[in-house]
Amino acid sequence: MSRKKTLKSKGQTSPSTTLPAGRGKEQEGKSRKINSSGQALINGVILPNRPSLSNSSEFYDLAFKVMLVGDSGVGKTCLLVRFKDGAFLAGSFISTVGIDFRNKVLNVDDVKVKLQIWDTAGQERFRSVTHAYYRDAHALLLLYDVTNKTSFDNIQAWLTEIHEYATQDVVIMLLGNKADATQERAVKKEAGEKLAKEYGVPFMETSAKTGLNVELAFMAIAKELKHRSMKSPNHPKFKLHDYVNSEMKGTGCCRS
Ligand SMILES: Nc1nc2c(ncn2[C@@H]2O[C@H](COP(=O)(O)OP(=O)(O)OP(=O)(O)O)[C@@H](O)[C@H]2O)c(=O)[nH]1
Repeated sequence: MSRKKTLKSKGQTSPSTTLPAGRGKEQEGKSRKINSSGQALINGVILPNRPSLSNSSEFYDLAFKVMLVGDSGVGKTCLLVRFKDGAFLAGSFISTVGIDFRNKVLNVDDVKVKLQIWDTAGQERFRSVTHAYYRDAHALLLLYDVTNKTSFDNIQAWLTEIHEYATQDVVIMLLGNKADATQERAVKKEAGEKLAKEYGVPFMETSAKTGLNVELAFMAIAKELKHRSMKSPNHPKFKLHDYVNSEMKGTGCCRS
């Protein structure tokens, strides 16, 4: 019998919590300025006016909520642990109960972007819990397991659910995880690409085990969200698909 991943994380918030941006002490980089109205500017772009953060040890300019969703066992928790701690949770599978989150601050073109990443339980019985969190999500990483065809077949149902509960402009990215498991592969990379194209979402294969494309997936999301919230006529429009395609590392294998 597997143990359950505990969810009692410090500072856990209610579904309706909005994320304040913390600005302050760490005014790093010469392009960061304060204008006469007291607004922070980075490379001439005014940062959205948000309350400052008083009780956090990490400073940031923008904050966004990202959710990891997908069937149980596809590797959501492992992906988050790889990204946050650079480690892989090998061994027996411990299913998540409910929902939990971890924070990570990324430096995106001189802007500190905090991602509050919510790890949801893939099991059906927790679905009503996770539904409540969708509406505040700025981005969703939707995972399937390349060694598990059912998890891939269920992507359509996940997208239906996302469209029902999340906001219309939520950023969605499809990830085919466990790309390292070449012997057990059951879903071709091309199938993932085709499905993503059908739904107009960016796609990449990842591996929480080796770290393949893990940083890239979160960085791409952070860049997209940052560009959306700091629209500037002087900066060219950020194209998430183009960025992912240019940065992505392939797996060099696609047998099924
Ligand atoms: N080979 C390989 N195994 C992985 C990878 N990611 C996760 N796993 C394994 O897959 C199993 C499930 O991983 P979890 O991260 O717990 O899955 P989950 O999606 O969080 O599952 P729920 O909490 O039930 O929703 C574990 O045994 C992991 O060690 C990966 O990239 N490669």
